[in-house]
Amino acid sequence: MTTTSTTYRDITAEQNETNPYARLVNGQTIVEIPSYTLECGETLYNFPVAYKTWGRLNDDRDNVLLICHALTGSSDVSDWWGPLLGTNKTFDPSRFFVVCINFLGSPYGSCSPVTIDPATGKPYGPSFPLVTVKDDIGIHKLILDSLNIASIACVIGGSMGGMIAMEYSTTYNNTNYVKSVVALATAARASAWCISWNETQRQCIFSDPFYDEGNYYETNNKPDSGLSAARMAALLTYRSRNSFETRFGRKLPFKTQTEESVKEAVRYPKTKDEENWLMHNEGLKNSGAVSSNSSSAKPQTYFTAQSYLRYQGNKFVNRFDANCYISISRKLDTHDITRNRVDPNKVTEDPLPHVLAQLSQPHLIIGIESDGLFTFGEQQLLGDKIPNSTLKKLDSPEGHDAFLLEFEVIDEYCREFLQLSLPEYYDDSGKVDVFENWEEFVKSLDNGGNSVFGEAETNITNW
Ligand SMILES: CC(=O)SCCNC(=O)CCNC(=O)[C@H](O)C(C)(C)COP(=O)(O)OP(=O)(O)OC[C@H]1O[C@@H](n2cnc3c(N)ncnc32)[C@H](O)[C@@H]1OP(=O)(O)O
Ligand SMILES: N[C@@H](CCO)C(=O)O
Repeated sequence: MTTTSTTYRDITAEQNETNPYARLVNGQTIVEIPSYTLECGETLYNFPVAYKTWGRLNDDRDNVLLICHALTGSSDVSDWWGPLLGTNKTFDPSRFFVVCINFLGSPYGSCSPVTIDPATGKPYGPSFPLVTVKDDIGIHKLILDSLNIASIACVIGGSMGGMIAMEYSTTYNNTNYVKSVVALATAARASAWCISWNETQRQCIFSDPFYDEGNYYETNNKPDSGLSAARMAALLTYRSRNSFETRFGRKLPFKTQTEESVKEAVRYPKTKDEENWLMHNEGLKNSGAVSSNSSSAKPQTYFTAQSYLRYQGNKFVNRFDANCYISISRKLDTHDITRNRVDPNKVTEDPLPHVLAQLSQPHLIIGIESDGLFTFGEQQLLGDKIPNSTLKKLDSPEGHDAFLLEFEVIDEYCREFLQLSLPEYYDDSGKVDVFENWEEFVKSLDNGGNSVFGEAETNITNW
């Protein structure tokens, strides 16, 4: 095996020290990249990139499955696509070297608004430059080269991860670097609908007085209300009207749960006006106007659907940063695989079908019938125009997030595709030296057996 790859300084410990969100991710490696010039023209210096790997590289250094995470995901595939990871699953570490790299703008370890800018000693915050999916592709290459990877067997991603996968198809079209692509519930370019939802979510954050133009790191307040409202709006685009109807209907939240958890904050009305005020402002953060779920004769105005959204909003602010959310949503808006790829003098009509029709690799496109964000029609366009592609429909009622929920069907579709398009990784040709005792080996590791990374990885590649 050739071992001439660049190695980057491991800065996991120091980044975990300064970035509390990076600490949330189990067992990833964070390295320092000396410099990279972004699509916007700015250069990042001495910045972190986080990634996680499972399995080992084969002698040809090409048994790589590159997994691309979605908007609020991290490098830890086991955390959000866990059931697809394991022996005889799609992401089979006994056969493949599985890699997931945290993208720029995410708080979970790679360079983002929460990263300390070496030039100022403070987090980049709102001065973090615009990053794009094309930048992620460039950064990925540095990491993949440092891992001594010669080429990628398959790039797989859903939603924003699918956008990265589609950018891979285009960047490495007609090369041997990317052999196949799986894109789920995604788009070759951000639609007006997606951009508009992102705008709505950014405006939620902007309207929080604690946002303070993004300069909130040195205060004791974060724009939690705004970020929470943004997540609630986003969640509605990730699920479907019918899934909410089935799950919540007009059900009421548990009386005791509501009253006990907010007992301290509840204001009990003394006058009719105050009672009306309380009902009007119910749910307004920091006002004491919370649902008392009283036995009043007035009609109920607080439902389980609301408590679900509020719960999700609160949960989200504990694991995400508002400036990162803005940065990532702007990156999503810029996504367009046709950008700088079509000569407007030659292609005067919509360039997208033209670019898709040029793609050479086998593609599996998985669309979700009930997805209102990345519609099934958008997936059909990919399936129709990409010459060597298979389109599969996921009949889930869950909406867009079905790509994170319907593990069994996704696993089945992906495995079938990989076995058909990459048979040499499954037959006896010797391409892959199957790591028979993978599960046993992982269990024997000190880290609890979830994954293999850092020092343990050295053991595996030398196995
Ligand atoms: C460190 C990291 O990397 S974190 C990143 C991990 N996540 C990702 O990467 C992908 C993003 N994840 C997601 O988008 C989502 O988590 C999904 C789609 C995978 C699953 O969504 P979930 O929120 O887990 O599922 P679901 O919608 O069923 O909500 C369940 C939660 O809502 C709560 N809940 C359900 N109904 C109600 C209600 N009526 N009122 C209040 N709470 C409710 C449940 O108690 C449960 O709480 P819990 O999460 O504390 O266990
Ligand atoms: N639930 C997903 C949706 C975006 O694709 C996430 O939060 O990343």
